[in-house]
Amino acid sequence: MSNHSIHSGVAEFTFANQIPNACQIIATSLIAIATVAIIHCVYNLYFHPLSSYPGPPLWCALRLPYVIRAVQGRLVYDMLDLHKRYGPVVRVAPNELSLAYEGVWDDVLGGTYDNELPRWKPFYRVQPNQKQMIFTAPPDEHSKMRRALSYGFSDRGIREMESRMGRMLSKMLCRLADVCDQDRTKPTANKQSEATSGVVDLTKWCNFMTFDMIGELAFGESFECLEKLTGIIGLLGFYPKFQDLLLNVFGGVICRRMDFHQKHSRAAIERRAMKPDRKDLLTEPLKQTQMQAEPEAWDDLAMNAGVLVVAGSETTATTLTAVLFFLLTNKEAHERLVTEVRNAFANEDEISIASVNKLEYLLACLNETMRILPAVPVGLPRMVPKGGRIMNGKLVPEDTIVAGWHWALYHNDTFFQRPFEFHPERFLGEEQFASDARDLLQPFHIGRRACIGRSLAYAEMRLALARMIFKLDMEITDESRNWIEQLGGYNFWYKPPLYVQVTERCTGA
Ligand code: HEM
Repeated sequence: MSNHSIHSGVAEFTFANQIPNACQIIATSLIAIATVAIIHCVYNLYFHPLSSYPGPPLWCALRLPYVIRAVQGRLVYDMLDLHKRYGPVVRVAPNELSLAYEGVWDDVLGGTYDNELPRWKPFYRVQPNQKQMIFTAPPDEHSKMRRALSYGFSDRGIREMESRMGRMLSKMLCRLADVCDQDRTKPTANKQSEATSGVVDLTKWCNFMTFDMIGELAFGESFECLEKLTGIIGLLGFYPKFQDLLLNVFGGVICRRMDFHQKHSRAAIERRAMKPDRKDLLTEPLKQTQMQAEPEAWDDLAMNAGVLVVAGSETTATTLTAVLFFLLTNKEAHERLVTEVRNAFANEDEISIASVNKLEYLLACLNETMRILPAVPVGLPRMVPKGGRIMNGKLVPEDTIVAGWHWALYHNDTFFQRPFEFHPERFLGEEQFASDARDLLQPFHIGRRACIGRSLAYAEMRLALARMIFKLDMEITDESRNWIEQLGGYNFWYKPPLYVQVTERCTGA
């Protein structure tokens, strides 16, 4: 070996020693990440402005446990356990508090536009560069949007849509009857001989019905299974950079669907504009849009029509499916409702928005259902503005996310007696439920941004339930008796099929 090669060999050897190999780079990076993570956790636990609030240490240190449980559909249930363990105000993530005390809704949802706690926008976002919609609109635009929509949702507006709602219900009940007809071979044990019976999935039927109904009243297009997916995207708002990345890189499918939805809504709205005499939820907003010259106003209208379709179909479908489940698994309540409805009407045509108002027990069943299974089970997040806000007697620092979690509040035995049981009587003044904190039950929220569809939802659900109870005999199948245990608590519920044997009654009408 020459001198030169020995020399260069030594030089190479020394140089190779100086360059860290891949393992060293990875190890150093991991140590750096771990160090930053530990510092971050120590900060969150001991120095963060929320460090004096109680909560499970891992959740206070990192957002991850919260996200994992939310993706699993279990966070809704965890909130109850956390409040039982840690009290009325719990730190459930480094920058988030869950609130559970009487007066929570005034603290979170009360106030005027000037001092409201704004909605925490990343939660409501499903598209990058999403257009303005009612849920995320700033105060001035929000009040304009509500004013435009308010006539359609008023008592008078709803009455003007009643015949159309009635037709949709008739269509659904006829289709259900058709299914029964196709299944004549399965007679039930205790029904009249002329009656026909069939097993149907009421989860699906209630979704069809409410979707068709709102499509008729506001015409949008289906988001189908997107509720679950968009819920997860909303959660990623806790990791804004990652949410952007995901929405931009992988959000194509969602965006294509949303664009498709938007284009069809837009086309449907233009068709709708050709019928100026039609009375529905869009009558007033259309008039206002036509007065504006900007073409974007039509896109905004299409966007909000789409919002109505999602907000107005999934919620009522959940409540209707759930009330049927609770009734069919509570014999006494079912019999009491059947008696009330069938004694009140001689034939189906008598069932109207005005006449269902007399059915007290039916209303109590719906309210009790919205307590046990609020259509929106999660806590809808608000952001504490500059200067902080006093909540439950203590100043909550600015930039904290706060929320009251519906399911957890309504299952807390501090507020409701026998909270896991279905007792419509609690809404009819029964003594044993006198101590219930009834004001806490706000499934539609309160305040300026509360649900605009509340009266419409009640009208639709009361009509649908009364007509189903009047026209159909129903019996739950054994495989669906544990339906409630299979639910997943996302922003809306993931609902498994509810198989029910349905028999059309022979009313002679
Ligand atoms: C059982 C039925 C329903 C329940 C439990 C329900 C619940 C809610 C809740 C909790 C909010 C507030 C959301 C938030 O603050 O982030 C809301 C808002 C809203 N809901 Fe409903 N909803 C129901 C039915 C409907 C129906 C039938 C429609 C329309 C057809 C509708 C349209 C809306 C709209 C447009 C908003 C936004 C209001 C605003 O920002 O001013 N909802 N709903």
